Amino acid sequence: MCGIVGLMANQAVNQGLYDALTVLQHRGQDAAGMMTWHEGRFLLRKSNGLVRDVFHTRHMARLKGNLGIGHVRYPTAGSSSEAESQPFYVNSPYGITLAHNGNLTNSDQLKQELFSTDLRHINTSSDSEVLLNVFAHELGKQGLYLSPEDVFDAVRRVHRRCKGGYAAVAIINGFGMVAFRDPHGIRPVVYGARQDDGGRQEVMIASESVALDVGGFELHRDLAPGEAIFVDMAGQIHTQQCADAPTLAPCIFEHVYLARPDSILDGAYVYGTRMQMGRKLGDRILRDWPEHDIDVVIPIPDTSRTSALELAQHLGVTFREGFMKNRYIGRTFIMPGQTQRKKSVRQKLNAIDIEFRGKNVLLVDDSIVRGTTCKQIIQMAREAGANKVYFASAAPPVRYPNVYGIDMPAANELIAHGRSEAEVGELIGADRIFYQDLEDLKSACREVNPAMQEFDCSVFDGNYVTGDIDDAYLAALEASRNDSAKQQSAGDHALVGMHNQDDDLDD
Ligand SMILES: O=P(O)(O)OC[C@H]1O[C@H](OP(=O)(O)OP(=O)(O)O)[C@H](O)[C@@H]1O
Ligand SMILES: NC(=O)CC[C@H](N)C(=O)O
Ligand SMILES: [Mg+2]
Repeated sequence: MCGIVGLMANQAVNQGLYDALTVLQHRGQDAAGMMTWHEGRFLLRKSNGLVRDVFHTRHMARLKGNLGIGHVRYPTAGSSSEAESQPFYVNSPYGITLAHNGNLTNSDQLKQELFSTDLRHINTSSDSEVLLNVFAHELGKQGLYLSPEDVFDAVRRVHRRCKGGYAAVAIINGFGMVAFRDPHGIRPVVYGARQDDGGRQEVMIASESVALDVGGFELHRDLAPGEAIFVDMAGQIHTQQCADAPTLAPCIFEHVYLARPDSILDGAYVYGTRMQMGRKLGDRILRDWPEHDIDVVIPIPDTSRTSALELAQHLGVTFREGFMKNRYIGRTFIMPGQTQRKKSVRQKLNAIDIEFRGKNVLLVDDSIVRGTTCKQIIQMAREAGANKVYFASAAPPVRYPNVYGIDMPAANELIAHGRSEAEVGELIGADRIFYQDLEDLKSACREVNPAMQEFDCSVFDGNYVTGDIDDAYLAALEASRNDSAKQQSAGDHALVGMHNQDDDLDD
């Protein structure tokens, strides 16, 4: 789950893109990039690091133009090298730049086809470079002048060739900005507009509506699964359904953890779906243990706060902030290696012992994935003097790898893989564990927006909505992207990325 943004305005877009990337930072902390379009040329700055570290005043000054796209990266394919950060650029046809959130599941096959049939070279191991080249190749079939229909025809053929989860935003040199969403709508994209002082329309496309809020854009809507939007150079918006059989099955983990609570995804406030998760989890606890002896409910900052507060209210138990979060440490789950993740949990969270001493505490988190957070937190709660430590997860057990843009490639890295709920509880050192039921999680989201009926719940049920995932695919994914494989490729900066590598500008 990277963050993507595209902006077409009647003034320079560099600051607007920067601001949007800053509020999308929670979707990717490894690298950031921005490509603007100015007088027929693309201008690029991308590098490893947080948004605030990648773009300095001198870079911003060079990113001229009223049209641009941006990206924050959380790698799910290839390496974490700078060359694989985004946006990507391809010269032909027209000159195109693209930023992608998601993961293509037939990337290897497409790469072969691009080489042997389409005569295109892919120089990195990023699936996003593959997606860009498939789009470029399909666009190249359209002729000299591009109408909105030509762009949509190309997207239609992209959907026929590409499999997996993808939300992408691109600029076609001289023609406009385009975005598209995969036929299952696994990854989110929204768009909206604002008026400039002269009453002219400016358009933003982004992964989450919170980026639009911050820029003063009015949210129009989500792109439907399979739909594309094209904003021509006059700022006119064109949209069209480009998939043969679209079905909405958004990634439910966006609602559990990935998205910000102040975003509206597929018409549902994430804040609202998380509150519902809290209520449903409360029901589950009351069902399993009506005579519970919980004295206090304590959230694990940040993401679980919304559901934990609602859960406490529902149980009629006091809610307390027992852990303080160091605001300068980012999200630990999306950090690249287990050593760093482990160390960061302790740096990030500290217990306030008076909230624990002699009490039976229920710690609430949005999810338990590798178990890195909960193991340490339970230990901290005990050291702070808790009498009993119970643990509740607002999501069901995460048992299966993700193949659509969340970096959970190896089943054996998931603490609940092949284990019962009680076994996980024992392993993390909890006196009792409670998990959300999958049906309750789905209902929590449906109750906020009944138009969302189906979901990609693969990390919970191992059912991959694109229908193309088999054991061989999962085995290959695990071999190439488990923690130790990633460590080996992390320092691979010899790769040639098709981008400006102005080292003298890096400071
Ligand atoms: O079982 P684990 O592998 O530890 O993964 C799950 C934890 O990771 C996430 O927190 P994170 O620190 O990434 O972000 P947050 O501050 O938004 O909660 C999530 O909210 C859980 O706390
Ligand atoms: N998390 C994502 O959306 C990743 C996008 C792309 N697969 C990459 O690795 O850069
Ligand atoms: Mg957390």
